[in-house]
Parts: sequence; structure tokens; C-alpha cells
Amino acid sequence: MTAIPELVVKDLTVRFAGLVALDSVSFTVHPGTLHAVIGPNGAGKSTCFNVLSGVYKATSGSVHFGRRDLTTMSPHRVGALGISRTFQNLALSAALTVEDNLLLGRHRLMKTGIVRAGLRWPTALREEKKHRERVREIADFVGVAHHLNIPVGGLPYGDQKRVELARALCGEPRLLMLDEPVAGMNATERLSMAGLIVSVREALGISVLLVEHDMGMVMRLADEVTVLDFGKRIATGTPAEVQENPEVLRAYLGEEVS
Ligand SMILES: Nc1ncnc2c1ncn2[C@@H]1O[C@H](COP(=O)(O)OP(=O)(O)OP(=O)(O)O)[C@@H](O)[C@H]1O
Repeated sequence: MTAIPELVVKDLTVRFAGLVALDSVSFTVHPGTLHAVIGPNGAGKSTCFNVLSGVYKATSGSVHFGRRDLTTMSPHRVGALGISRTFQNLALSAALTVEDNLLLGRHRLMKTGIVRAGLRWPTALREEKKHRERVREIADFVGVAHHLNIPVGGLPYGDQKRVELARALCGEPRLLMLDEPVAGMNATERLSMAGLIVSVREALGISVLLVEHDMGMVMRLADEVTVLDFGKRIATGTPAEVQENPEVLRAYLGEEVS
């Protein structure tokens, strides 16, 4: 397997017409670890995710993945570096089958252009077969293989979230970014998704960056936690450390931190 680079976020600042959504935020995701970014509503978590995945441009600061500077890269080029993400609001094509959604997730890895694939050249057919096999493996791992021929829109919400995770894994990421993977799920679905995230990390050895509101889940899964509040980083540490940090407790006043 290719080495997993460090993700280094340094002094990242994002301004939206006078509003400072991120204010000189720094943190490092060490290779193979699960790093969570948490914070109250409006703290800047999604903004941070959007900059890391190339959707938003930083006003200043930098993001490096190993030696590569991805601060100003497009989402497409960030994906090509081996960084895949899921979205808080599912980014799947509801009318397409699970298999086709997952094949779209492998797009960056496909060498065959549309013309050659359309002409059904032997090399194109061999490549397609290889990708379909890998899609099946990933669907199996994530527990949605029995849904491969069903349109995504017809699946229960919990399964759609799993397909979303499978789609991100289809890009063969070295860093997987999960944006609220258990949002909208019931307690059983949450537990099962948490177990799946642990398995993904153990099986693939990749780094995971997680934004999540479910504090119980963050505290159980994360190796390290960065806490944002009003765009500023107020703490970084182990789950146990940040839970006892007075500033974190203040930021979450009225919200549960365990
Ligand atoms: N595209 C945008 N244009 C203007 N302001 C924005 C934009 N995106 C985010 N913001 C603002 O930036 C701040 C941080 O928002 P962000 O969505 O990053 O927070 P968050 O921590 O993800 O919140 P939540 O937990 O509610 O999802 C908020 O004040 C938000 O209104």
C-alpha cells in the first residue's frame, strides 16, 4: 500500500464578506489516525471541510498533504491525491443504482475514456470488469452488496449513508473525510456506522478526518480531537484531554460533552 501522508493545516483563515468563518486554524492529522473536528453550530467545521476538499478557497493559510500543497487545488485534483469525502446531505444520484453510484466513485481511477468504453474494446471491457469487482468488494465490506442493483433513492436513509461511505471508499482514499456520518440516524444505526468506521480504518490503515455532532461517537472513535468555536481553534488533544478543557466546557455550555 502507498504510504499515508500527514495532513497539515496551518493558520487557515476563511472570510465571507466581513464574517470570519475560520480564524488562523492549525492542526495535523497524523497518518493512520482518526482525527475529529468538533464545535458548536457555526463554529466553522463545514467551512474547514470545504477548504480541505477544494470546494472553498482559503483567504490565507495553507493545507499540505505530505509534500503536496492543496490550498488552492480544485476538488478534482484533491481527489486525485487520494482524499475522498462524504457529504452531510447525501451527494448520491438517487435515480442511479448503488452499483452505478459506486462506479462513479471510481471515476478518477478509470483509464478508459467514454469513446473506447462505448466501442467495447477488450481492454475497456477488462478494465470495467476489474472496477465492477472492486465495487462489489467495497459494497460487501460496507454491507450494501445486496442492494447493488437498486436505485439509491429507494433505500432506507441508513443504507444511503452507507452507500455514501462506500462511494468515498471507491476512490481508494489515503485520507477519508466524513461529514456527520451518523446525522439523522437512530441509535442502532449510529452504533453500526461507528463499528463500520472502525473497521474501515483497521482494514485499510488510512487516516480519517471526522466532523460529527454525536459527542459519544467522537469520544469513542477519535485518537485526537480539534475543537473550534466561532472560527477559532480552542483546543486539540485526546478525547479525555479536550473533555476536561475549561474552554471547551464553556463553549459547549448547555450542550453535553460526553
Ligand atoms: N458560503 C458561505 N457564505 C457566507 N457565510 C458562510 C458560508 N458558509 C458558512 N458561512 C458562515 O460561516 C460560519 C461557519 O459556518 P460553518 O457552516 O462552517 O459552521 P459549522 O461548524 O459547520 O456549523 P454546523 O454545525 O451548524 O454545521 C457561520 O457563521 C456561517 O453562517
